[in-house]
Amino acid sequence: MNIFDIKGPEDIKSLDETELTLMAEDIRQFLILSIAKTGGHLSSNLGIVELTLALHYVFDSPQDKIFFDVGHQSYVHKILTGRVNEFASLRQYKGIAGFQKRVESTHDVWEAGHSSTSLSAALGMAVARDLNHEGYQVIPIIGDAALTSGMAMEALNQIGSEGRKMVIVFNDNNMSISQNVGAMDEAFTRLRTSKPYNTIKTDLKEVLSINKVGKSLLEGMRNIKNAVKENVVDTSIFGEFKLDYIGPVDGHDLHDLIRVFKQVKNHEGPIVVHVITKKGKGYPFAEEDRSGKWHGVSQFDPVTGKSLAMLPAGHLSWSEVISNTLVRLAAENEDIVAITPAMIGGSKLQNFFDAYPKRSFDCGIAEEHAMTFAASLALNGKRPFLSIYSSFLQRAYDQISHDVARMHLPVVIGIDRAGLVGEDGETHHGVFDIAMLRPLPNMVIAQPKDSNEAQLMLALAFHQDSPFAIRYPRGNVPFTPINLDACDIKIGTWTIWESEEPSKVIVISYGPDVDRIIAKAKVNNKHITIVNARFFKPIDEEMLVTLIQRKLPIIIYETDMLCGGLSDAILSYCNDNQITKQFIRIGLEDHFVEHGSLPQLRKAEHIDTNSLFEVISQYD
Ligand SMILES: Cc1ncc(C[n+]2csc(CCOP(=O)(O)OP(=O)(O)O)c2C)c(N)n1
Ligand SMILES: CC(=O)[C@@H](O)[C@H](O)COP(=O)(O)O
Ligand SMILES: [Mg+2]
Repeated sequence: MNIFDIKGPEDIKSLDETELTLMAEDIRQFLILSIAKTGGHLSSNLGIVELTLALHYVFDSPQDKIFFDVGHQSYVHKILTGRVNEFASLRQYKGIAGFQKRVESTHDVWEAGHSSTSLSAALGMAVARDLNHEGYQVIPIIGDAALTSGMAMEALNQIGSEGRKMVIVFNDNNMSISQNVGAMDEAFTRLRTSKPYNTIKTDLKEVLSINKVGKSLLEGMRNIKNAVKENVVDTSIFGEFKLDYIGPVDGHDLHDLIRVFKQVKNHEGPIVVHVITKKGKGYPFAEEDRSGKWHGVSQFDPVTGKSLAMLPAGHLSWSEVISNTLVRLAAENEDIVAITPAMIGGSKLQNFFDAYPKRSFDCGIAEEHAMTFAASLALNGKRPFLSIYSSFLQRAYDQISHDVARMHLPVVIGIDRAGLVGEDGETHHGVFDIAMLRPLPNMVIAQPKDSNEAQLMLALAFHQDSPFAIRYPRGNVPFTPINLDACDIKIGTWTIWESEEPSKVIVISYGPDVDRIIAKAKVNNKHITIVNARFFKPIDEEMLVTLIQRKLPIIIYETDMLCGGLSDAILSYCNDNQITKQFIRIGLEDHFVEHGSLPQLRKAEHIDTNSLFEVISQYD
């Protein structure tokens, strides 16, 4: 059968194991060629081909609920549920999403993008099922990194005590985006490799054949347990949570996978099926990678493995500008330490980790913990830099409020991927952090307009004593290292650019848009004043009052949520100081923004510079 003929999971149910194996190979080749054209999450999907095939072969989606933690590895599921012909549009504007989406298919029974929600979701489904006297199966698939996160642990805790029927598929590829970290990961490694489990691996086949003559799988396991030794079936951490466990199972052996899933179908209560897979399976570049380079990719040449993304000469990513500067500052200040919650690659912190291994901490997917850990380091005399993606910062809101801001601790928070991020879409746009952080007392919140300002702001952040959030977007920026001692930025000050002719309009904006607007104003000979509102908190009240006194129209141009953003700060100030002024506000309205390229999304949301200049044209 051709993969382009798959309309739904029923189409693969008639295949025999040989045909399924051929299908797995076709899917792999398809994934490589298709993702090479569109970009996307390659290696996790290559690793989960047989596992997804086996699940859809044995269970009956959508009645049975098969869903993936994070969702970045749901491409095979999309292929098997009738979306193969839509892959040319993967992650593109109005195309299929890179994660599960309920509007796309009835087979997408849960949506995510952030890690470690699947087990809580599974319990919700199982409880609702039981309360409704229904009989479907609940099958969350969770990776070894996602499973170490606090949220997953909280869910396991309740799943164990509730004892509801579900099959938790533990997809263990011994990798997070890059290498997995932490004590729990070490426990997984023991579980994966220890002799007893190798024994079980062999015994599993016996168990399955025992079952063929009528005994249940678990009965078989219990027999082994009794026959060998109590500790042979060491259910390890899962046993502590009162979960049954079976594994490890070879995640690329369709035969074993199918037999195990057929067995656990009839199991009462929650059971973990531990499946060992290889991230990047079948594509040597991705298989060998331990750095995370092949986790999420932009377009590449499938033959050479070379990325087709071009970094313009003299540019660096914003993340690199920050991390390079951090390395320089840390050379002068031994108290600086760096923390990442599992995003060492994306945050470009490898150079810091190499330069200062003892001052570098990867906490795993644990944003809440990372923030409180940083707070305590600061309280105890260190100068922590916590790099965190804007959308993942949402996980650490209580900690930044309760621990960092309330105790007024000098944690420097690098908010990476601030603003719209593009193809990852709704779950990943970093558009809420300004609104989240502004109400918190003691916070300084800033965004540089260019890499010079970024370097100076970071230096400033370590020379003051408040919690300091510095936000910067995904993407690249021209970069030259500058003298960090020459920092003349004062907290709460904005800067101003004036056209040569007297201005007819004032635009207040921030971030890299400031220079884009200046460039466009010059080209179009617009007579405007452009303000770089580089601090959201505190705002530059003095400059604001002066601007208002000029009696010109003022446009506040934001590229994040309007609600709670810069214009809200300005309006509140005016209201509280009896200043009457009507502003024109541009920014994101009250909805979640879909996925697509940045230019497309900015245009669709009317926050591109063309939209701004259409408004400017009404006043000049
Ligand atoms: C809350 C949160 N933090 C960080 C991430 C970024 N992230 C996406 S996938 C991933 C690694 C997931 O590893 P694992 O669960 O083992 O799945 P694998 O990719 O290995 O299949 C991380 C850290 C995220 N999606 N959500
Ligand atoms: C699924 C996930 O959360 C990450 O893989 C994310 O897609 C990374 O985004 P960047 O590509 O911006 O690092
Ligand atoms: Mg993994």
